[in-house]
Amino acid sequence: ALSPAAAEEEPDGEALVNALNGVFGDHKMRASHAKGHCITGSFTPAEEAPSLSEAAIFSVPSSVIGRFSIGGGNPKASDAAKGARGLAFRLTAGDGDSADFVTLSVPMFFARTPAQVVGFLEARFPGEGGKPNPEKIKAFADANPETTHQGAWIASHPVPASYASTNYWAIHAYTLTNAEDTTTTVKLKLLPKAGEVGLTDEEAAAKSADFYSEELRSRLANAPAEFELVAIIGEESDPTDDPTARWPEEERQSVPLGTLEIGSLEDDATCDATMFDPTNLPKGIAGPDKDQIFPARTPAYAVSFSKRAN
Ligand code: HEM
Repeated sequence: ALSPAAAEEEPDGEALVNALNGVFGDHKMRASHAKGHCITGSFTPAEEAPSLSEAAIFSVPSSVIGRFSIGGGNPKASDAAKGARGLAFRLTAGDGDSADFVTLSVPMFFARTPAQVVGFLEARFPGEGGKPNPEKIKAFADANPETTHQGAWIASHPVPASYASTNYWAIHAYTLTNAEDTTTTVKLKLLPKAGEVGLTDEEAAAKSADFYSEELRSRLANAPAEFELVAIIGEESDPTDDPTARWPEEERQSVPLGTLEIGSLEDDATCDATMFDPTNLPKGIAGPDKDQIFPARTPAYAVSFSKRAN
């Protein structure tokens, strides 16, 4: 018989991937962020970075492979539609230390727990006529108000004009540890050197579904796309267990950690051969202890990776 504890167990990687497939279909591609572009580049740490973290990635230059993507499991999603963009990247430092960051163009996630991820997605499963039932979506939102923050943020912000003209957030709280064993709780944010550039609704409506491809190709032919990685320093009142909750980052100190320079497009096969894993972090940087989403990601990514043909 099921013990009460087992009945309350959080969904595993398989259940999370099944819920994504239930909304987007099973395309034998990434169950989320199916559409994207592989890129390569470099990361140069800022002078201040070693004062926060002893990780080699924050003291010596790294090579980078990464991938820009459109959130969701639809491989034909339009680049001109509102939604989260992704930037995943792996830094490999001279000594072989590596770190993966898997970030979104939004400052919060849509769920606080894996069960909410499944509930949010199940409420959006296509029903009669292939469309989700708006009443189910509303009932879930009413019962789980924190799952509405991300959608509200997306609706009130423009579609980025380019993958290179938007901020990206790692969302979870991280702990940085320096060589003196001093720890600092931070959120990580990437700011585009090109500035934030968004499209008006009219401009977005005039764009083709794949306009980011050509935009990225011509941009990188001229110059690298650069981002500054900053650590936003947490204060006592800032939650570290809830990825749906923002910190008041405008009121927080931030410390530059380095410059991510994306130099060229890379064969997609290079990214498809691997899986960006947010828990792949070296000594000197760690993910949150009590955030339930952070540890749920790796098993879901592993299931998706094992099932995809690309
Ligand atoms: C429990 C919550 C989550 C689930 C179930 C989930 C699920 C997935 C899955 C199945 C993939 C495809 C992995 C692969 O096949 O390699 C993926 C990719 C991705 N996820 Fe998540 N995710 C979650 C949370 C997050 C969060 C919090 C962020 C951002 C902070 C995020 C950002 C991304 C990005 C950027 C990619 C694309 C990686 C690539 O380009 O290869 N996800 N996610």
